[in-house]
Amino acid sequence: MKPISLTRYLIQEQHAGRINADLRLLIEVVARACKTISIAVGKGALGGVLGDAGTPGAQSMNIQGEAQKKLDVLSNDILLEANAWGGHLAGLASEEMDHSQPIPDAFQRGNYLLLFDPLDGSSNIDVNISVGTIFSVLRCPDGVTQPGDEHFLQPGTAQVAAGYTTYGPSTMLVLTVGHGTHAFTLDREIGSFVMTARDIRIPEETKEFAINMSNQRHWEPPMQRYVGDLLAGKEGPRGKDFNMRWVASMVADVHRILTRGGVFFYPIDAKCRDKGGKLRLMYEANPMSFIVEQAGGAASTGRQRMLEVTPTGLHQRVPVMLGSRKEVEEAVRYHAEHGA
Ligand SMILES: O=P(O)(O)OC[C@H]1O[C@](O)(COP(=O)(O)O)[C@@H](O)[C@@H]1O
Ligand SMILES: [Mg+2]
Ligand SMILES: [Mg+2]
Repeated sequence: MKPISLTRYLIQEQHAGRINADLRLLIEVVARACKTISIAVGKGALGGVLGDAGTPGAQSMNIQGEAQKKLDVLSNDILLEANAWGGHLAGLASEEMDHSQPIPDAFQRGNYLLLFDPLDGSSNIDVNISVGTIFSVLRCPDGVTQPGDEHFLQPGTAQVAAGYTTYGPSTMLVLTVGHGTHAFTLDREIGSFVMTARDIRIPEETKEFAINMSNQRHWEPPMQRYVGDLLAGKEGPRGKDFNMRWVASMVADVHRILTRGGVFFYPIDAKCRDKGGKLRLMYEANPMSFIVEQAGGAASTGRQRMLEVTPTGLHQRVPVMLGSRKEVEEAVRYHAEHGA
């Protein structure tokens, strides 16, 4: 069968009554913005887009206190410009912006809220390793015309769509509208995303894990014990050898897991305990958890299903474990046994 384009897939979903025209057009706008980001990322040093934002000695920082890269700022601007005129949106929020932005009165407002991590894996930009964009779509609560930060604080179960793009050897868009997870590859000559994997299923079991091992000594006891048992391999309690991978771009690590299975962890540790974790609930953990669950995987904080966490802040951070269902359950069991 001839592969179908993203546009055709979305029209089919609309005809099947699974999305409406507004959500279809919103996803198309985000996908188009991601193509523009992909072009900027692809130019690399030739486009003058590498390196830090700001000036030497006055580096630009985001709300999270993290140094911004030029591409963080550029990608944010591209997504803002594509979406900020409204149409299908009531407001948007970004990892790189202090507060959400309602669509101004002068423009036509829609019923959706868009959240994004414009460029994920920033530390990899300058070394030419895959980075990506992550996004999440929520409904604007009924009767709200000027959404504020508080209207974005909905649990992950309320998401109506989520996706990510990965700017790697090829540019891919992985998307769910709540009916399976599908992958599209950008055909650079034609300029459109073409479906290359329908209904992705993450293997339930795995022998591969992803974690930043340099934080090991800072982890909590259940995580120490769990990873210790993975490392013990065949001779240990798990009775099998595990392989390890860590790209340090969540999009790339999650993409590998969607492709061949595995588990991804960014646990809480002594360095990030006061912040609640490293990764952001609204821009990273929730959209990725929706995508992973729709592919048959699982996602948890270690103590709770990720998608059921009640958000308390736009930039809230959480511990993250997601991927092959049985392995996530195993890690959660270690936490439960510890009485966490
Ligand atoms: O450098 P570390 O501590 O291993 O963290 C890597 C993690 O941080 C992130 O880069 C955070 O995302 P941003 O680049 O959007 O801030 C994740 O993509 C990745 O999984
Ligand atoms: Mg990120
Ligand atoms: Mg980012």
